Amino acid sequence: MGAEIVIEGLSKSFGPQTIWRDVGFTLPPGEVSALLGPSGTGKSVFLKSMIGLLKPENGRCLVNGVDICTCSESELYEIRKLFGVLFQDGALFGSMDLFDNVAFPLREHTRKTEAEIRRIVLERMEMVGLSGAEDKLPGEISGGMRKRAGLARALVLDPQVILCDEPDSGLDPVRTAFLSQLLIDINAHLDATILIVTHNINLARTVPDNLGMLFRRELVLFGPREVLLTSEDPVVAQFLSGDKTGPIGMSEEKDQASLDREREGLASGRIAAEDRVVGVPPQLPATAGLPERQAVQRRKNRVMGMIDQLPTAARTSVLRSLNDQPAAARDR
Ligand SMILES: Nc1ncnc2c1ncn2[C@@H]1O[C@H](COP(=O)(O)OP(=O)(O)OP(=O)(O)O)[C@@H](O)[C@H]1O
Repeated sequence: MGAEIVIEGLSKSFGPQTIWRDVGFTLPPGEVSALLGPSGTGKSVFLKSMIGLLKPENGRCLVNGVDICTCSESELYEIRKLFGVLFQDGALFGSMDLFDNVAFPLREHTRKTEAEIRRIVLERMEMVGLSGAEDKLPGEISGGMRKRAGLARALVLDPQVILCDEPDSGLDPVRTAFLSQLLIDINAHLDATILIVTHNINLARTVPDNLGMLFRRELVLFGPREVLLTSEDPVVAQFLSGDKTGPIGMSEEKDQASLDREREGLASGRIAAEDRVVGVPPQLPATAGLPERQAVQRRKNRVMGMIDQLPTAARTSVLRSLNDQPAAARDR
């Protein structure tokens, strides 16, 4: 099963600019979580802090109990082997073919023979649908293929934690849908803890078990998907509906005067309220034929353990989704 990651009171600044402060939440082991937030709210900075590439000033990030903010360089080196990271652009080496790109972490971090490396690389490339493209250079393939090659590379060390920085960026909606399915299927195969950073609403609504959101230098929410998807918090509701009306503006936040003007315009009917997409759509299941995600049962037990503390709308939605499951899955 994937590693548990506990974030406590994490704060990060660059000089006088606070990126976020006092962020705290736990990534449940083996579950898929997503962190949302408007552009520039520090989501990428957050991922980099989680693998020790950036050092937060305060707080802890415990990976299987080891604080990566304060551990030694050698501990950090070991901990990083637990992570597979998909960077925004795939971060492939342009002069290496896909096989060598995907093999790179194995050659760098293990003493496996070339025969073993070949077996693992081909297996991971098949998992992401890139069989036959081993000899291609990154410059010769599409953006979607580059993402999938980056994902294959992130998977070769059997990571306990997979971090994906905007896996959908630059992809069309169909490719994004395939990638969403791939992330769920990878979770079914590996039972790894997955954190996806995204502003893709569709992906956020259908892929993760848990959702969180960063805004105004703080964590607005983090919890089971039903909590954020039924939230009436104006920031969350605006973000999920892609609405222009609300606290989020073109630069991260609107000033009070614009908000007052908008409120007055809505009240007088001068500004029409935009249609909001509401509700909790079903979560993507793993592709038929794959083992069921072990996270499903664990999450069910975990969420039922906290059901009384959930807001009413989230509680109703959780109970409804459990009732909608086939009896076999429900009673397991
Ligand atoms: N190394 C750095 N030095 C100084 N400032 C930085 C550094 N890295 C990021 N920032 C600043 O931190 C802020 C958050 O950036 P980040 O890339 O994490 O945002 P994001 O939420 O991932 O945005 P997007 O969704 O547009 O990718 C930005 O204002 C950025 O300029």
